[in-house]
Amino acid sequence: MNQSKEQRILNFVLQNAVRGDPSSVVDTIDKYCSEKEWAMNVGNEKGKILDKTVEEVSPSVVLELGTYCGYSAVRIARLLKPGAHLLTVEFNPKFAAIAKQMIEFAGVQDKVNILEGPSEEIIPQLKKKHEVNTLDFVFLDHWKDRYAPDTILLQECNLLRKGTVLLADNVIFPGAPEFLKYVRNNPHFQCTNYPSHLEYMAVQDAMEKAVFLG
Ligand SMILES: COCc1ccccc1-c1cc(O)c2[nH]cnc(=O)c2c1
Ligand SMILES: [Mg+2]
Repeated sequence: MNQSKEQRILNFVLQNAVRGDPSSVVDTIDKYCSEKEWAMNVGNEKGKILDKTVEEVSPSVVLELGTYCGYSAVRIARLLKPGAHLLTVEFNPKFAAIAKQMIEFAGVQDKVNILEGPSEEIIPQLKKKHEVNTLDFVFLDHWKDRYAPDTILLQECNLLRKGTVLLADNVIFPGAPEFLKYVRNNPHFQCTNYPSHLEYMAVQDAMEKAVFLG
């Protein structure tokens, strides 16, 4: 049975990265996906914007929507302070299985909890089932049509507090127009746009930061 692209990415990491070294895992995925097979990791250019935002916030509790192969989960986890943790939501069980192995190889498994299922089902479970009070940082990188409804759901579930930072990938390509419309004309959010490029491509993309004002 021939392998999936995601399995090939994982195999390349297992063969070429340094076990327990999250930065080497991130760099090795970028090497494979820029030289061999494109894949929808946030990549290094937008990844540096993600890094800077995580460092500014210095979050204790992070939610990621869209794990895929675990690239940004490893990227975020490598920057977390002791005791901080990341909850990452993935609805595709094959992707979740790859990400689990990627996260373990990187050695950040104690900081990361992969939650399998659709975001609209997981988000309402965060407080009671996953002992979350409020979120300090949310990285939206799942399906563009879910960005706006999930942002509304996070508010309805009282998971945002004054100063919670949302950072959304792909607001230009593939694009998340509904999300931009929702947060930009909203007195409860302070927005900043970060122009960049689609991972591994010379195509315009951007990230949007939306700080919840309470
Ligand atoms: C499956 O489409 C892949 C694709 C194809 C062409 C252009 C962009 C994308 C793309 C890029 C991303 O960073 C993404 N991040 C999260 N969820 C996505 O669906 C996603 C899609
Ligand atoms: Mg993306």
